[in-house]
Amino acid sequence: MIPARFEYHRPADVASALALLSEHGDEARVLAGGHSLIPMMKLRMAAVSHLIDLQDIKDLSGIRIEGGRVTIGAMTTQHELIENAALAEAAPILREAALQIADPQVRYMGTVGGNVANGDPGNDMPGLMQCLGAVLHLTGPEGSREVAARDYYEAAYMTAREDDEILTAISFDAPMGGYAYEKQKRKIGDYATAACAALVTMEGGRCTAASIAMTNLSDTPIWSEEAGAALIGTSCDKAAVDAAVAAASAAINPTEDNRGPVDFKRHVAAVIIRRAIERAVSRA
Ligand SMILES: Cc1cc2nc3c(=O)[nH]c(=O)nc-3n(C[C@H](O)[C@H](O)[C@H](O)COP(=O)(O)OP(=O)(O)OC[C@H]3O[C@@H](n4cnc5c(N)ncnc54)[C@H](O)[C@@H]3O)c2cc1C
Repeated sequence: MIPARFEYHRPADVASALALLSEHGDEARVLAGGHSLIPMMKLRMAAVSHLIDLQDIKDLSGIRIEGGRVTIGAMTTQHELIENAALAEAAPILREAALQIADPQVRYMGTVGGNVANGDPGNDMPGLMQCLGAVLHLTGPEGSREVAARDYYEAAYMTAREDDEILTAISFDAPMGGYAYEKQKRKIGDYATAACAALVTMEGGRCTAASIAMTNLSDTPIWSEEAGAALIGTSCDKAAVDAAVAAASAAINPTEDNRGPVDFKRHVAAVIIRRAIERAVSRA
């Protein structure tokens, strides 16, 4: 399939991109790496008359780590996440998760911003950003605002971003303690059947902080406050991990599709959540 005819725009700065979005309204979409949008256009599941390519906007790229705060430009590719040594040191869970996205070809083009902005429940970065407590930086005609990743996702492909807003960056505090990103997929390059991000901090043998989020187990990513709470204050022994897995499992709502029936997905989810928590605890 080839996409329907469209006009291609390549602005040099955010202000020009916003002006094009305002001018063309519903007929326009921004283009990042194109690895979600172009396939949708080819399948005629997305009709876009004006594509606004963000790749010349230098302000949207790059990774900054200042005073323990990590800021990632929306146009930073998944490959750049993997290659950045300072990021691997400050927030190794990002590298671990990015290495499990698709394959090198997709990761060379696919951006963090496209992955997070889109609202595809199969994407790995949204759950990860919820686990990290990240903030999404949006800019539109009315100015800039921040939305917590935990408040951004409303339903599949429905988010708190207005159509005339651009995601410019994502920021979060460099996480402390142990981490793990676990993902079960049918084959290399596939989206998750179930995935889980876990962060666990231990002090003096007790868990002082924990954050658990899941991917592709509902129509949005799911951050389970209850799963984290089940670990906090415990030694993360078997009873506590059982309680955390039960709490996280209660928060998901998988549907049957070509990755399997609901019972299978629930079973896989429980295994993956447990693995993520146990590995995060072992690294804490
Ligand atoms: C074969 C294959 C396998 C894949 N497997 C996985 C996987 O396992 N896990 C995974 O997470 N992803 C996977 N992906 C998706 C891939 O990571 C995408 O590239 C990514 O999700 C979207 O990023 P992009 O830069 O390509 O965005 P694009 O396709 O360019 O854009 C996606 C959507 O987001 C919007 N958008 C993009 N950037 C912004 C912005 N800055 N502000 C506002 N809106 C914006 C666009 O308008 C569009 O609607 C796979 C893709 C392919 C082709």
